Amino acid sequence: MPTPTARTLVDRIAYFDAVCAAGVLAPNQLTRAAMAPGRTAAEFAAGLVAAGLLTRFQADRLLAGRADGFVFGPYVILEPVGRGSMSRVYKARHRTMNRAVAIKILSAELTRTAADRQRFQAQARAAGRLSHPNVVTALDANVLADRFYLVLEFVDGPNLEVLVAQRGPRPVDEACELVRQIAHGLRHAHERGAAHGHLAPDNVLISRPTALGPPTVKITGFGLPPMGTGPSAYRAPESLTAPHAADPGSDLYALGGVFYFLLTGHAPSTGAANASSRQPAPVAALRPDVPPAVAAVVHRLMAPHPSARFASAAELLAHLDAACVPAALPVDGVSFDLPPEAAYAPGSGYLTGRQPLAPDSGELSSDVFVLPEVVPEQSPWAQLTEPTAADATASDVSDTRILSPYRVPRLRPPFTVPVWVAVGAVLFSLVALVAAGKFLVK
Ligand SMILES: Nc1ncnc2c1ncn2[C@@H]1O[C@H](COP(=O)(O)OP(=O)(O)OP(=O)(O)O)[C@@H](O)[C@H]1O
Repeated sequence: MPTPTARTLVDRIAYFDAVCAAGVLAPNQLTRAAMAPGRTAAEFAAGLVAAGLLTRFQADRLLAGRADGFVFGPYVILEPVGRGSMSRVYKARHRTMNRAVAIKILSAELTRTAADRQRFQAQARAAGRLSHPNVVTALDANVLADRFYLVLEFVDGPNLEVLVAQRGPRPVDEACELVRQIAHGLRHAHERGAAHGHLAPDNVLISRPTALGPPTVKITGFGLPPMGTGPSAYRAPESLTAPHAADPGSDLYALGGVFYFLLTGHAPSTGAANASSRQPAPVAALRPDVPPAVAAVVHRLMAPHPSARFASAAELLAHLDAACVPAALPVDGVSFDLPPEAAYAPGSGYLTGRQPLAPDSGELSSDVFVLPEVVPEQSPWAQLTEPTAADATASDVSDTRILSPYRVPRLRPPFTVPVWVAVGAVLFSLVALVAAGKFLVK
């Protein structure tokens, strides 16, 4: 099927062709899609979004005449959810497992040399050893169409940068709880030999509250080598001279910066030309109501010399527990919905708050979207049908049909009710016959 080339599709039939070519829908969904209302392409697209067959991102991209870039190996790309300095992150769905994941596709710059690729592999393996509620789980790391990527647990809440942008600096006890959970995640990672290397508010996410529990902090970004893309307010002085180094001490410095940001609403700007004297303005100068014990924790974390910081995340946790009472994490008023797609436009800096990428870095510009490994029609996945509503309910882990397809037959008593009725009838007939015989003899 030819891929449409028109810039904007106006005709319903051309749009449907593009949907088929994109590989976003399974055959049974295409049948449903064909029956959706709408005369023009735009009306038809709106109908498919309303029916839950396409995401807004998919519908708009198809309207723009793009039928490529929707399939990434076994995943269907649903929508972009963020961009880091060296990656783009998409929400995607595994076609067979029907599980939402985050796919982080790395800039080719990160994996140009053999040494880069080895570093990526080592970091990805270190991330694969982590399993903690406060760390985003890494599910896969691989390469497809020459692009390295990580598949991660999808976290459907805002990062700390968005949280503060939406609701301002956090109450002290809430900031303490956020930092406490990050420290737990870091402790787990450091004890397993993994350091983060580029911790900042935009790679700390908050999961949406569920019936099972309150929102949880999740650190994302493990598994990527530190970028070395210039000084950052959260980067420890010692890591400025060794941009690819990641160690627990510099993670603690970065956590101090995150704490500072949560309390003041500002990144800890040092303004110092000399990297070794990086010391931000005191927290109390910006936020006088922060208790001195809490401010002391922030400043000790951000001590320019690593030896003056806490020795470990465990030591930090002990001081934090003494300095502040943790509070419930925010639920009210925080939007867990993703910002509009426009927010991801190049140069918006919306999610990362960072300088947009230089135009010549090319790789991550809005127009570069990962091409599928295989043409969708040739994909073996195209043979599969999409999960139905019944599958969705069956995915409940308490449903033992999934875990044990062969049920042990229930043991039943040898005589069931119909058997007893039959036996009774036979006995009754016998008695009746005997009685009748006696009567006849008489
Ligand atoms: N697992 C995830 N689930 C949902 N969203 C995510 C996930 N991981 C990352 N994101 C989103 O993508 C954005 C960029 O991710 P991340 O900060 O990890 O990228 P990065 O390339 O490591 O960036 P940097 O080095 O600039 O920190 C995050 O701010 C977040 O909004």
